[in-house]
Amino acid sequence: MTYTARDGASNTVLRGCDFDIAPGEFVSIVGQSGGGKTTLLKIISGLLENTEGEVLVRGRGVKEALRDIAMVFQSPTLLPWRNNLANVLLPMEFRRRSTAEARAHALELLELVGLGDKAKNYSYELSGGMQQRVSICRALVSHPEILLMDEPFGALDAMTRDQMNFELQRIWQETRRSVLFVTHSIPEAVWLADRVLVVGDRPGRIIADIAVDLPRPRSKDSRYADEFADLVARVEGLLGVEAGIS
Ligand SMILES: Nc1ncnc2c1ncn2[C@@H]1O[C@H](COP(=O)(O)OP(=O)(O)OP(=O)(O)O)[C@@H](O)[C@H]1O
Repeated sequence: MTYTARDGASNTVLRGCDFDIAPGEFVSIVGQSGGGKTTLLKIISGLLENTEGEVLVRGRGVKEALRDIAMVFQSPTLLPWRNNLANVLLPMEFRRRSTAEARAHALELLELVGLGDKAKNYSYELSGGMQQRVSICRALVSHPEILLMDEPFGALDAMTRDQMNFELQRIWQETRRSVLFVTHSIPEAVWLADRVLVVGDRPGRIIADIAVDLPRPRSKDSRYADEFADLVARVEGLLGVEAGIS
């Protein structure tokens, strides 16, 4: 992917991003800030057109597969004048499929994330973590095959973030979507994923594809396992992280 500025200057931000994701697989992406992770998700979601190479979803180009892809952003971006149920149903309205069945499914999803009793509430009545759960429901309501998540828990405090990780693991185990999850937290990336893709920068490229074979469902104790610490240390080493608590 090369961005071209108005003055004609070009900036190649991704080169050599070659990977596959299996149906139902959970893949985390970590890398230095500015390495091109958001650019990569935007290309896969069809928001941005890549200048070279191709992205295929079950053999079809992204543009033909847009219905099968949903994205969750760092901020929940809920519409303040719609209640939570109406926010979750928005993608179905765009598709003119806001049927009784879709409504029932939206309510089921809210139930699944523990917000069944908040369907009629508005986003300003919810905490940040709750709002992000509503936005995850909105992404899932159209039964996408692929869920793209760009730092979805980056704005949350550490305790809520932990809770959201458990929540996401549970949702993923129940719905079995393919998930591509971008995060700055290496422990979060390892704890959630079947594989961690490490993106090197300038230009962004995949420098490692690491399998995470920790048993599922993962618990709090998984974070204290030697294998977990080894994997985190390996990714830190690849990214040149000297020390840090994240
Ligand atoms: N619309 C754009 N036009 C020109 N350059 C861009 C544009 N969007 C991003 N870039 C550049 O592409 C590079 C990668 O940005 P991107 O946001 O994809 O990185 P990132 O890995 O997601 O960063 P972070 O971890 O900080 O969110 C950066 O150098 C950025 O300045």
